[in-house]
Amino acid sequence: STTKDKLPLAPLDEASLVLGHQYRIDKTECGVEYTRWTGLLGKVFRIKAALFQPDVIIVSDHLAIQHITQNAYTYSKSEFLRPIIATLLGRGVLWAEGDEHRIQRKLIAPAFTPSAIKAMSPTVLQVLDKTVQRFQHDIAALGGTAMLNLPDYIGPCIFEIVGRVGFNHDLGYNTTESKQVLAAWKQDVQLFSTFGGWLAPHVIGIMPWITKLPIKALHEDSIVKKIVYKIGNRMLEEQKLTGEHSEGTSIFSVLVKESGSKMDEKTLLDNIVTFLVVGHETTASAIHFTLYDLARNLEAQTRLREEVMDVDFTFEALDKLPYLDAVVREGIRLHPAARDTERVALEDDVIPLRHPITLADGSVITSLPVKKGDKFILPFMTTNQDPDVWGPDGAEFVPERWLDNSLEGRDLPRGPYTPTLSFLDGARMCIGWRLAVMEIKLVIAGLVKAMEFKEVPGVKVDRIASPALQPFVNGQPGRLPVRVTPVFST
Ligand code: HEM
Repeated sequence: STTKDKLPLAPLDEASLVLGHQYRIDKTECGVEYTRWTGLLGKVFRIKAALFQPDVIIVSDHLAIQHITQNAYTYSKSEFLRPIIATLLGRGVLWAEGDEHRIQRKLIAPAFTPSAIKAMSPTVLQVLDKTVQRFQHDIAALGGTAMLNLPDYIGPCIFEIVGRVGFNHDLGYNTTESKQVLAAWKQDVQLFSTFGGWLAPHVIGIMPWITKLPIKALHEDSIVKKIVYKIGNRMLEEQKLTGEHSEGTSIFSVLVKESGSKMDEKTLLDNIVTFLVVGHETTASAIHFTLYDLARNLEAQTRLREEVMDVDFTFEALDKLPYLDAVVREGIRLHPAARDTERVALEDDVIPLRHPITLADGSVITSLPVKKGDKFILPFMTTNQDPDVWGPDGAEFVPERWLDNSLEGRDLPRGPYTPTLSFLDGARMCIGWRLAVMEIKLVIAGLVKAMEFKEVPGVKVDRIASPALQPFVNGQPGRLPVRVTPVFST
């Protein structure tokens, strides 16, 4: 037997014969099972996979994670999701592997530099202003304090931002295109929360040829892809005729300008689809749950409001605020929108470990030999809250931890912006992290400045991955009710 077979195993009586441990993980509140088993078994253990596939190794040892993320082309995305990504989003940077990925990533990078992001901030502020007005209008109509469902406001706001910064196109909440796309997503999210939706990628992972069957749903382009292609093709025509889009600051313009003829038109459009979808759900999710934390921590909310009241409402000024920064870091740490990622070893290797592992035969290893084909899950939520790293309050919302020196000397994970795994690390780290952080900062600051948010007593909000982290109430996705009252500044 291999070393993998001797790794600690999640309790067998908690696995189903056919669905392994995996169904249970996905249907329980996000991260809970990984965290519980990590507490029980240590930072490296294995679980039973669905459909009789080989066991999967769960890794929250920081050195092992660093090794996997720094060797992004030896540990690639598994065949589990790639066909689905290709159908839903096309063959953009999220889908590409190896040299193809290297090339795309390099061509796209100029669209996400600090100066490119700064140039997008006025657009974010405009959309934010409209969103605050929508809130205020609805609150006034309901008589001064209202119970509102946050995702009804934040989802369309972020979608409009990404449409505008993506290609300067109005996908505002009352446009037909936006309604079509948001309705299609709602369906996808609901589908994903069904058993069939959960099973489909597992089946495709085992039998990739199934996507070649003449089944319409497997070939049909997603609605968002059709809409983006329509808008994008029109813009490409305009570009050929007038060259007008090479002047703008949108991601589309930057790509047209920077990549010239080096990225073909289809790949460029597939990337715009990717940005719209990946950039929308994740950022909205981070904002939902950070606002919800603030709604349950009024002291923190008041401190934040006082801080943002005093400054010019520009990205330059807001980006310098320490408490806003601490709140956003804490939200990103506690609510990784992509709750985990999966990787497969493309060759035999030895993974270094920070913490030794005791195997089933009693022997202790300080590095983990792995075989080509072994699969790994990096459970971001478990790592981001690990009490050994963050202290006993690791699962709680405490923005102050980023302000005092309490994190100094700790074995923190590595990542862009903030030492968590939420944006991953290495060559496949989130390419949109600067944009995400800018949006989250501005939207949280703008909403908290204008309104007070309070939780609704007695409502239990669950965090379920579907597939990004979604708020659920009583099994219903996209539900996060809060009480909202306007703030009148003196
Ligand atoms: C809070 C918000 C966000 C979070 C938590 C987040 C998280 C992540 C994570 C964990 C990955 C790695 C996925 C994997 O390899 O398994 C990723 C990749 C990616 N993200 Fe984000 N993301 C966010 C916002 C955005 C935004 C705003 C955009 C663009 C507009 C974006 C575009 C991408 C792309 C294109 C990739 C693929 C990169 C590659 O494979 O080279 N993300 N993101």
